[in-house]
Amino acid sequence: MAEPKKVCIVGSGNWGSAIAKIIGNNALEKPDMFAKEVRMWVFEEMLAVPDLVESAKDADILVFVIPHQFVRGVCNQMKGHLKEGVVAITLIKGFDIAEGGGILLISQVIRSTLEIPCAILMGANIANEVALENYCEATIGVKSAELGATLKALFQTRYFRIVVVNDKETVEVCGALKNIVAVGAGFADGLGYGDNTKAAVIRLGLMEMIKFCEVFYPDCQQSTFLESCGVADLVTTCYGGRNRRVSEAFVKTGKSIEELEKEMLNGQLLQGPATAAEVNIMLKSKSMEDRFPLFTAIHRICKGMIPAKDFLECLKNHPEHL
Ligand SMILES: NC(=O)C1=CN([C@@H]2O[C@H](COP(=O)(O)OP(=O)(O)OC[C@H]3O[C@@H](n4cnc5c(N)ncnc54)[C@H](O)[C@@H]3O)[C@@H](O)[C@H]2O)C=CC1
Ligand SMILES: O=C(CO)COP(=O)(O)O
Repeated sequence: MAEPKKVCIVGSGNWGSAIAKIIGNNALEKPDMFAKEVRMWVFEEMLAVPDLVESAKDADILVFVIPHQFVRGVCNQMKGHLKEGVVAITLIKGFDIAEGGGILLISQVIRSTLEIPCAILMGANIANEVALENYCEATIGVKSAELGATLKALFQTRYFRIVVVNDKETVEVCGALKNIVAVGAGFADGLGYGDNTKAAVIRLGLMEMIKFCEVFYPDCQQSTFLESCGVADLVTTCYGGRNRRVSEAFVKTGKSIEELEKEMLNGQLLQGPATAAEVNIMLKSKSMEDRFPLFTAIHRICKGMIPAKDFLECLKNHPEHL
């Protein structure tokens, strides 16, 4: 029989801590499949295992759950120090910028830097609610059915239900783009427009997410948008997420996103404004800003290039209505 797999969680923030509880319990309950000691790499604290290479070197499964801006640096530190046959799964919502201005998926950065397979887990999973064990769902995107089954066993519980799909790019792109739409939902709330307007932001945002996948990932499957990683994550983030909350305050207070992130999030980090900027670099380089007016307006408002009240004009003039 195969040895139980050793798991290392790379990250210890809001989501990393909540998912560690699930992984830790599953490792204890499934000793044939997983080693009962689960390591966790903690960035700055003196708790747990502070040395990245030390925590990851024996792992068979690496669970990446850090803010997206740190992935490249973390992978570069791990390179050349991992066990043969190790696999990864990313829970990170965001993109990386390729040389020349294109978008790279975080799973691509992990795969290409570490030369290991990398699956994706995304879903409607506000960490604090998962930590309370409130029922929710998530989607694992992976091509290999065998790896999919192992990862499902690692993550699924009675209250955290998993669907495995093979359309991994769409799973990951949904997780990144919904954070931009959530910023727009926060603007609509800050401007005091009410639930109908917010529903329109969510709908137009979903249309742009689908178009983005059709243009840049032509193999995407429409059914993936109906999984937890798609419409469900979009809805929960536009109502209960940090991106929405800080963006509402941005409109109401006139303070910068960076100031509010420090004031309101106690060391946690927003992904939406940075993702909007990364997507904009690509759209601009391809002269495609006009085809994604919601994403473009959200980026410009975050950067102070246009006032937040112009968001309504963007909605009214959206090409969906022409
Ligand atoms: N919080 C949530 O509800 C959910 C978050 N996610 C995604 O999970 C990822 C991680 O998010 P959270 O756990 O919420 O993080 P967080 O917002 O709590 O991030 C702060 C963490 O970043 C770490 N950090 C700071 N500087 C660093 C560096 N230079 N290198 C490495 N780490 C550094 C800190 O140690 C801290 O723990 C993000 O992509 C997020 O979109 C996904 C689902 C739910
Ligand atoms: O991704 C999330 C829920 O699935 C969390 O969203 P926020 O980062 O906006 O809190």
